[in-house]
Amino acid sequence: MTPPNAHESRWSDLERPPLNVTALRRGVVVPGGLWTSLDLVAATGSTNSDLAARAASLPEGAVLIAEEQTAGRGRLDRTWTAPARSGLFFSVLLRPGADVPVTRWGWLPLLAGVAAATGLARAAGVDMSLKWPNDLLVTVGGEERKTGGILLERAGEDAVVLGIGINVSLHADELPVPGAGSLGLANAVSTDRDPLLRAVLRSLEKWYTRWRAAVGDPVACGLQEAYAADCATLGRQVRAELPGGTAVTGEAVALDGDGRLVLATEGGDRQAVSAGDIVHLRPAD
Ligand SMILES: Nc1ncnc2c1ncn2[C@@H]1O[C@H](COP(=O)(O)OP(=O)(O)OP(=O)(O)O)[C@@H](O)[C@H]1O
Ligand SMILES: O=C(O)CCCC[C@@H]1SC[C@@H]2NC(=O)N[C@@H]21
Repeated sequence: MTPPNAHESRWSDLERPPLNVTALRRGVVVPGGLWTSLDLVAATGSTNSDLAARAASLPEGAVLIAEEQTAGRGRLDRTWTAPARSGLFFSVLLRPGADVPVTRWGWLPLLAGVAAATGLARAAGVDMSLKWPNDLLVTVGGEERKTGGILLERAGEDAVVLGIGINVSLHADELPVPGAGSLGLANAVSTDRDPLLRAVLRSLEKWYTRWRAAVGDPVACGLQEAYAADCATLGRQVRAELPGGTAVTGEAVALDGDGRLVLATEGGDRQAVSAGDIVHLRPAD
């Protein structure tokens, strides 16, 4: 299809149908379930910002989805590009504090990664791997490509907003950053976003409920094992760049009880780095 002008996507609206909010609600907001409300907006700056602003008046389990984000954010206020109908861009409000000590909340982005990877593997037939702490990767032509990201933010004392962005139908000629990927580019069996979103939300509910019941213990609920099984970072030599220009280099050998990445350094000691401290995590030269 020829784009009407160079700035417009080569995809037509037909190829990118809108999400069906009524069907999504019916499939996801069920009595006794985690998801208490589900809203869809055509466009907004950032679903994380919107949900955080309304957190005080919302119950746990509120879901906000946007067809397009004009000021989507990643970690450290980096830009997350979210063109209309090209992916799944949504945030959920969680209040883990009643059951889970705050030191364990660092597992939430990792939990979301496992949930997204397992949900999408089932619904899209795409193998996803996880780059610690918050990236979702697919393999395209033998190359690992970032296809999703997760952003966890505090929203007051007891609430967090967990935001997930997944590129579904971004085409090779419209990638937001060089080397980005999408489910379509990874030969997904389907890029129909309704079932994909349902699968991710159901998987997220399952993992979050398990984790809470285990008082946030990642071993007891099987999360640590599931994360390690999908994690592309463990077993590799990495360089963790920290604020102030310092860095730790070593083999990524484990995750600790708080979701920190443990590096075995060349000097022979072990050092844990937390997601909040990482400026970049890159392959070591
Ligand atoms: N739709 C998108 N798909 C893939 N990547 C994107 C998209 N939008 C933005 N990005 C990239 O994601 C980055 C934000 O993610 P994050 O803060 O996790 O950094 P990162 O580059 O993934 O981290 P690292 O340097 O540790 O690999 C942005 O700076 C941009 O490079
Ligand atoms: O890669 C990252 O650093 C995280 C990207 C997170 C993107 C999602 S899209 C929905 C939610 N709203 C945002 O502004 N960010 C998250």
